Amino acid sequence: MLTFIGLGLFDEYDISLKGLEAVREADLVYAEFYTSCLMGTNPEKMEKLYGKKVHLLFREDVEQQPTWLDEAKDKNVVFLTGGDTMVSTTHVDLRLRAEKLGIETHLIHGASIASAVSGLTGLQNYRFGKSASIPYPYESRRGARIISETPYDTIKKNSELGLHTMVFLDIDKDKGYMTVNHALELLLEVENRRGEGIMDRAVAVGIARAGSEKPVVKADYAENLKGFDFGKPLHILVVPGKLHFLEAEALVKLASGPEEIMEETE
Ligand SMILES: C[S@@+](CC[C@H](N)C(=O)[O-])C[C@H]1O[C@@H](n2cnc3c(N)ncnc32)[C@H](O)[C@@H]1O
Repeated sequence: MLTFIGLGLFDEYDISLKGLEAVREADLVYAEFYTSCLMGTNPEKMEKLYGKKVHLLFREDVEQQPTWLDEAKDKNVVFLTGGDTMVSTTHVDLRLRAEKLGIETHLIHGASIASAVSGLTGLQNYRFGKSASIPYPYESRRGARIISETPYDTIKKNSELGLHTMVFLDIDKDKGYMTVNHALELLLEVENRRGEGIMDRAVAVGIARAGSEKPVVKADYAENLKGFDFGKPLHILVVPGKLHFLEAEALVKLASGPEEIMEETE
C-alpha cells in the first residue's frame, strides 16, 4: 500500500492527525522536498515527532527511477511532500505507476499554498486563472543568459481576462529558493524588453512564509515591491487581475497596498 501524505505549509505540526497516524503505522517513510518544503522544521524534528526514520528522495528517485515503489507491493509505505501532495506537482504520475504495479494507493491531504494565498490576501480563489512558475535564468550553449517569458505570457493572458495569476517560485538545489524580489526583477526585465505594459503598471502581492506565525503579505506596484524586504523563504507572488471591491479593500487593509486600487474595482 502507498499513501501520499501532504505535510502542510510550515512545520512538522502542520500534518493532519490522520496523516500522523498513517506515518506512525507505516513500515517505510519516504519524503521529497524539491517541489516544496517546510521551512520551520527539518527531517530530524519530523523523525522525532513521527518516531520513524524519514528516507529523503531526490527528483530522479521520484520522476525517473522510483525503484523504491516496489517496496509498497508488500509493505505499508508512506510518501510525504510539503503542502498538498497533488497540488502543483506531477505526483499523479507516481500514483498511476503504483496502480499499474498493483499497489493500492491512498491520499491524505495537507494545507496547500494554493488555498493559503486566498486566505492571506483576500483574493477570491475562483477569480484566479492559470498559474505560472518562474524558473531561474539559465545559460545557453553560447553563454547567453536566458529568461523564460512563459510566466509573463501567462500573466498577460490572465490579466486580459481580468483574472489573477499565482506565480510559484523556483526551488533549485544549487541556486536555492527564489525570492519575490528576484521574480519581480525577472518579470520587469521581460517587460523592458517587450514593452507591453503588463508588469510596469501592475500591482503585485508578495507572500512569505505562509503557515508560520508571522507570514508577510505586501501589495504594491511591481517596481516598488521588488525592493521590499520579505525576509526568509518560502516566497510566492500573485499578480492580481481585475479586483472586486472586497479584494481591493483586503489588499489595502491586510497587505498595506496602495489606496488608489480601491478606485478601479468591480
Ligand atoms: C511547486 S509549488 C508546490 C505546492 C505544494 N504542493 C502545496 O500544495 O503547497 C511550491 C512553491 O509554492 C510556494 N510556496 C509553497 N509553500 C509556501 C509557503 N509556506 N509560503 C510561501 N510560498 C510557498 C513557493 O513559491 C514554492 O516554490
